[in-house]
Amino acid sequence: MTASETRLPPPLFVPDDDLPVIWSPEWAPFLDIDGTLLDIAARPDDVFVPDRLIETLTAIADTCGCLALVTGRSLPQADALFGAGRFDVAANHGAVMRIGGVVCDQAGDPGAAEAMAAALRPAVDRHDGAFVEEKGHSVAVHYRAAPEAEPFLLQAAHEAIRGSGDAWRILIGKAVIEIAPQSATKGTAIARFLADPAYRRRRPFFAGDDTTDEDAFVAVAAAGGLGVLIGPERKTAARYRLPSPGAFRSWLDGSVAGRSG
Ligand SMILES: O=P(O)(O)OC[C@H]1O[C@H](O[C@H]2O[C@H](CO)[C@@H](O)[C@H](O)[C@H]2O)[C@H](O)[C@@H](O)[C@@H]1O
Repeated sequence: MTASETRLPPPLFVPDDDLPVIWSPEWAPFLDIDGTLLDIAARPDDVFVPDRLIETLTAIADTCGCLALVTGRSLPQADALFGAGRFDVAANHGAVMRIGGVVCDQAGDPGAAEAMAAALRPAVDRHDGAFVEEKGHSVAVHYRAAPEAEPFLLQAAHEAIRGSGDAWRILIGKAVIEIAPQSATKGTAIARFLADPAYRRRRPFFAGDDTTDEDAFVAVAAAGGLGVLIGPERKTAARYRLPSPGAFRSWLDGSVAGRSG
């Protein structure tokens, strides 16, 4: 358990799909991608986006008047999955923000990220199945196919950011070690959205699965909103839980059913 997890309040899980949400302009929906909207796949490019999911998200965005993807993926990756420019996005764990079609914030130097990716490659190449994912404003080292490599890759990531002062931080996700700008998190991304006229005075809703989503759960709770953990039980600042991305997609579908007319 990390130091930040020990400070979390006791979790209150509701392990069914009885979430107290009826979409309306009162709400600002914020949605994580991998492990939340989409099932985890062997590699980042292997994920599947059901057409129906895009239709459902579009219906929710139309009903609420806003909707943002809040993801560790890059902006081009999010657009490739969900349609170019279709949704607002906080990409690279909050480092890159696009609201209303305008990229309004970009934290972290892509040149420095590229240099760190290059510095990581020799260590990564020593482990079959591990690979680097370059995302412009952040870098990910994946080891789903090489789990034994985690401690070595973590050490390499710490070495890669050494000397950067406080500019970069390391996040541990699902079989992935990420290097992202220190100044941005999914929590700062939610706060940034809520300060924008398109999201202001709305009640934030955030669904996420990973420990890297806890900043967002905390931000949403602080703003009087509602957090939903997707996946198995664990300590979390989310108030509700659904067991899987499939269960969450079913709930999303049901939440818009019959509201199109
Ligand atoms: O914040 P998210 O939208 O949840 O993105 C987090 C990272 O997701 C991706 O990696 C994860 O999903 C892959 C596909 O299922 C899986 O192969 C990998 O093991 C997971 O770590 C993505 O590749 C990263 O860039 C995101 O930061």
